[in-house]
Amino acid sequence: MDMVRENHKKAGLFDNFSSLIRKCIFSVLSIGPVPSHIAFIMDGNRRYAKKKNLLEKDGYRAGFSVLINVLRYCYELGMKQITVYAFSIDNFKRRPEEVQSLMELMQEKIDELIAEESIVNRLGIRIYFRGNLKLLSEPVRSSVEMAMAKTAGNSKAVLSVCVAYTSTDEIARAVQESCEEKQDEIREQDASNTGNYALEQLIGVADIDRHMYMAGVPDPDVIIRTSGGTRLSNFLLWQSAHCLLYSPRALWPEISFWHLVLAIIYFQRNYFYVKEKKKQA
Ligand SMILES: CC(C)=CCC/C(C)=C/CC/C(C)=C/COP(=O)(O)OP(=O)(O)O
Repeated sequence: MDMVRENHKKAGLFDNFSSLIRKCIFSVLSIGPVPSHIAFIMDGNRRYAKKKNLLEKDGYRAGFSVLINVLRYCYELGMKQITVYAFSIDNFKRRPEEVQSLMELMQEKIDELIAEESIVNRLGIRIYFRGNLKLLSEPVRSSVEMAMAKTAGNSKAVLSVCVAYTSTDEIARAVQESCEEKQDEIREQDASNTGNYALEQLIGVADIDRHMYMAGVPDPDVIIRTSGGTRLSNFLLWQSAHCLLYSPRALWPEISFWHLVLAIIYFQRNYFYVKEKKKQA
């Protein structure tokens, strides 16, 4: 018993020490610009499972634990928006057992996320699930809706979890809704026979923006794709016009505090160049 207590004490001391080191490093980093929104393509969970001789599901479990750590680090750094690509519409085409197992895990982890004592509630993080949520099975959809409702009072930062999401679906839907919204005006223009030119005047970028799943969220400053890939895989295409892509070679479950530090240094080195490009656009 004493041994267990001793180990707990040691773990607590180590946590406090790590947190102090993080604080020191973050205060140095905060002298420069820090991204206010980072998005993650959490690639490499299955490869990690294979590498470590684990079941696929355990690779995803390890990925979820890393997500919790990353969330804490981003929060400590003062980031207001964190977005993750958790499940794309294309992922529904994977083996049915894999889809089922990922969905079960997602449900289990959502329950953990919204528990009273969870990190999300302790830090005051609001969760949004963004995507074509009607593609989710009924139990998963109720879980994501409950998570959004239960964290609605949190206001320190926002975690956007993209599920049943692809950018092309997001854009197509937003254009469709923008047209529907302006249907009466479009009909009037058609009747007066002013044609496409008038349509362009009626629906602009701001209208489409308002109908995006990511509406109201400032565009990401950096997208981090783990496992060394440099593709966006249909993620935040509309929102990434002026965004940096950072691709560490580590698989998602291997991502540590130090990878985040390097990503921020990369952002700081490119900050003025990107800022200038944004100004020109
Ligand atoms: C509640 C919540 C937010 C849960 C998220 C859990 C989590 C880590 C999901 C990742 C999902 C996913 C399809 C990742 C891609 O890696 P991959 O599986 O395709 O791996 P690979 O690139 O090695 O094939």
